[in-house]
Amino acid sequence: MISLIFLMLDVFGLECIRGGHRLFRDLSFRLTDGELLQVQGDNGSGKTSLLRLLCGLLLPVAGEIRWRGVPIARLGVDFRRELCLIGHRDALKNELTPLENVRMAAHLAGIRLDGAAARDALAQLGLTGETEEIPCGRLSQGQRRRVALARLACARQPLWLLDEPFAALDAAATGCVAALIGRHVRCGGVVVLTTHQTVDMPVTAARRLTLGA
Ligand SMILES: Nc1ncnc2c1ncn2[C@@H]1O[C@H](COP(=O)(O)OP(=O)(O)OP(=O)(O)O)[C@@H](O)[C@H]1O
Repeated sequence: MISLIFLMLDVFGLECIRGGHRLFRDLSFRLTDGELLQVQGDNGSGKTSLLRLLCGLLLPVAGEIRWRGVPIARLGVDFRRELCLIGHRDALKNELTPLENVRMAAHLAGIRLDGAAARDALAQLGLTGETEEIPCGRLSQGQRRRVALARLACARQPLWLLDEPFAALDAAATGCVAALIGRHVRCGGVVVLTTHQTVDMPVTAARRLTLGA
């Protein structure tokens, strides 16, 4: 269960310019505990750029992002500790197995995860049996995506930023990921995700933002 003390992501007057093009300006929203924001838009409309701004990997041309009322630039590592980012690349070590990748990702996030808990996380994404022991470089794209997303099954961070979490997943895995996201939101977490797909999210407080509209 997440500590619910004052979870709030505030975005004020955000402007983003990349490659000489303005992607958006005057973008403002607030998310509090138990809320999910689904970001949509055409290819190139700025969805990934927005997530990179939200996690502090990109700096805005104008505007500010606050977490728990404090600018994320000032929070630094204290903000990153509360953040689970899954980018559209899987960030897996090809030579390591799914089990090893899940345990390594947990370790980097400061979470102690034994073998049984890592197996359980993979099982929640439908990865069981010998697949757990095959180096990730030999898995299919969808299987790799499942391994990357298994991090969500053991994540303790309250804020999840997910770039195209459903890309490359089949219907069963899409359902598993939607269920994990739904559980996190119901437990009071905050989620921002980008997607091109229409996925039924088991969440009552889901909001949508369309970039480039
Ligand atoms: N490193 C970069 N340098 C310059 N411009 C960039 C860079 N990365 C992205 N862009 C530009 O920013 C714009 C938005 O890219 P972004 O990846 O945020 O879009 P997106 O909405 O996530 O697209 P997609 O749906 O294709 O994933 C694009 O026009 C892209 O060319």
